[in-house]
Amino acid sequence: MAKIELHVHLEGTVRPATLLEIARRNRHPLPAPDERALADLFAFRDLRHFAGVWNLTTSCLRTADDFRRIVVDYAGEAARHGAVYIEGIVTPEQSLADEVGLDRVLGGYCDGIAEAEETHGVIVRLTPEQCRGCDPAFGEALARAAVAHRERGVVGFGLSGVEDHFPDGPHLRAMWIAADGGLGLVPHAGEAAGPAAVRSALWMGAARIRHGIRAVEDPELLVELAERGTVLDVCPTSNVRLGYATFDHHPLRTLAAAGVACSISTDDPALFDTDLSAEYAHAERLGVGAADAYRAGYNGALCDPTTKSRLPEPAYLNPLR
Ligand SMILES: O=c1[nH]cnc2c1ncn2[C@@H]1O[C@H](CO)[C@@H](O)[C@H]1O
Repeated sequence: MAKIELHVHLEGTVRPATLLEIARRNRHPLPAPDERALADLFAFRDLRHFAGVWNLTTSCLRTADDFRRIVVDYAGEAARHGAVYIEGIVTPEQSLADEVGLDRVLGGYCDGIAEAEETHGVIVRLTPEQCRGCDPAFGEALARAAVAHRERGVVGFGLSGVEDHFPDGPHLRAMWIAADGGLGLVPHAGEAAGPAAVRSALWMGAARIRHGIRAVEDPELLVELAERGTVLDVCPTSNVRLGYATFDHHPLRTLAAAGVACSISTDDPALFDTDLSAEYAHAERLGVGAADAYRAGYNGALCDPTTKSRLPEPAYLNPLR
């Protein structure tokens, strides 16, 4: 059955062997010398700890060709798991933008999406994002660069990072520059912080919400999400690996029972040692079958209608079920 993946950080898809090879080529030291040591480093305590490791490891990606390659490689991997459409997140940080230039970074990714479709038959679209705590002026520059790459496959703009330490306020202007430029807003919210963060994301104008799992703490919010049809991009293994859930007690079950549409993704498959088939299998056990996940993905996808018409239609939803 076809799969759609809407929440995957492309920097977090690079498997350890490739990451080590790229780091060596770019002469960018990694905090671990081999695959075993990298696996040890990936024993995360929480989002804050994860963010530190993420920055240390993904910062070895430096050239436009690295960015092109990681899109093509991941599209190949996801295609083997049945993916037909992917929205990949990219989070260039300021030092990379200063060194390489935002246009070259985003241009590299855009080259990758064209090649990914040719080589693997997977449609890839991009949602760059600013990381909470970055200089808001940098976030705004990133939003403008994202808008400038709309014709090449950028469809959305996000907000990530440690949400319980950095409020949305300083980053709103960038979000609204992106929205004005025609991009869908896809902030992370309700992962490390509670329902107020999800409400803030809705208020900001979110087209979908990345994670959103802590909405289950507020029954009224669940009703609102279900009525609005807001899609949450849920990543079961990520939530378990960062300590926000267990597979036995995962909020996905409650979200599904409340009628909230949930798409299913890997988040950072290389760092969490998972893949799209494994995430769909976890979701199935938690009450979201592959057809439900596909329908949520299809409805939540930010691509234009012509592109969407190239994707398989979701299975008919029996209203009496
Ligand atoms: O699940 C996630 N929540 C928040 N940030 C994430 C997640 N996965 C990857 N990142 C990435 O980690 C960096 C530091 O937070 C950010 O750059 C963000 O893009």
